[in-house]
Amino acid sequence: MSDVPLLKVEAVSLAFGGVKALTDISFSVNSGEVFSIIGPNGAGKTSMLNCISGRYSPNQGRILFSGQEVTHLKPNARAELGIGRTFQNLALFGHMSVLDNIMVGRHHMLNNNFFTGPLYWFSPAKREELAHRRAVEEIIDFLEISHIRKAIAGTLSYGLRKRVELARAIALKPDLILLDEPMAGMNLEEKEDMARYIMDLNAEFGMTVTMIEHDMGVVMDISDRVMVLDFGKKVVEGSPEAVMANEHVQKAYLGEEDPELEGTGEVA
Ligand SMILES: Nc1ncnc2c1ncn2[C@@H]1O[C@H](COP(=O)(O)OP(=O)(O)OP(=O)(O)O)[C@@H](O)[C@H]1O
Repeated sequence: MSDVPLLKVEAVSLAFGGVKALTDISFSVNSGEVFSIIGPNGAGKTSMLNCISGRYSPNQGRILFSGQEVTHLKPNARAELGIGRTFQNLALFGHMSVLDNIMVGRHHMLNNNFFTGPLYWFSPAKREELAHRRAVEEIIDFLEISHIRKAIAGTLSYGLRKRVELARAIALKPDLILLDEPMAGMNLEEKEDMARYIMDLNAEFGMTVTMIEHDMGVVMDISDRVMVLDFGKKVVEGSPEAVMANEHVQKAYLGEEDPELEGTGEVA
């Protein structure tokens, strides 16, 4: 098992009409890694994540998860196999509590129907729900959001909402978690917290992380390996140091691009 990468992307290409979003992309992510995908706007990062999560189906190539081909499986089927994700733009239920938002993440794992009738309170369904609640409480503790567990999600600061979104995604206990700009729009302190949670995801829950992030400082600090995309093509892949030393990366990131590289992530 150990020599099979958790995720293997083989020669994936994706086009939207005439636009080549991805051209012949191959890479692997090993169990326990934090693997980051970086690149300028429109480079194909989100398209790549969407091909892995099942939102998009590549025109060419294969995607394997734990050695099993998942290229054409629907997102739900991939979630059940252990691929979880968060989105670039927040996707919480604003009118629901933090606790309920996270419970929703685990809902599909419930075997029993909550409304199985008058026997509910004495039934396996009740016991099952209690077990789910315990798992959710564990995640709430891990992400240090106990104090807001009853709060309505829509009333929270942006940074806290991003943390709740992460909680909901990890509530499914995925083996691989795909994070789309987890720190977009955060202040420095929020970013530091989020970086710590991402690093601990593996230690505490054994999760492997694949993320898109624009903040180069964070990417270089917490990634085991980094892949750079530009115009849908792979430019370089390697350790943070090797990637930073790459000439193309230096030009793209230290040249004409935004020198701060603090992506707002607030794409419509
Ligand atoms: N659903 C879609 N329909 C048409 N074109 C799309 C679609 N999704 C992405 N594209 C195009 O594919 C290319 C890659 O886009 P993608 O969103 O993957 O890049 P990105 O690196 O994630 O960019 P950003 O950093 O701005 O989020 C772009 O030219 C984009 O316009």
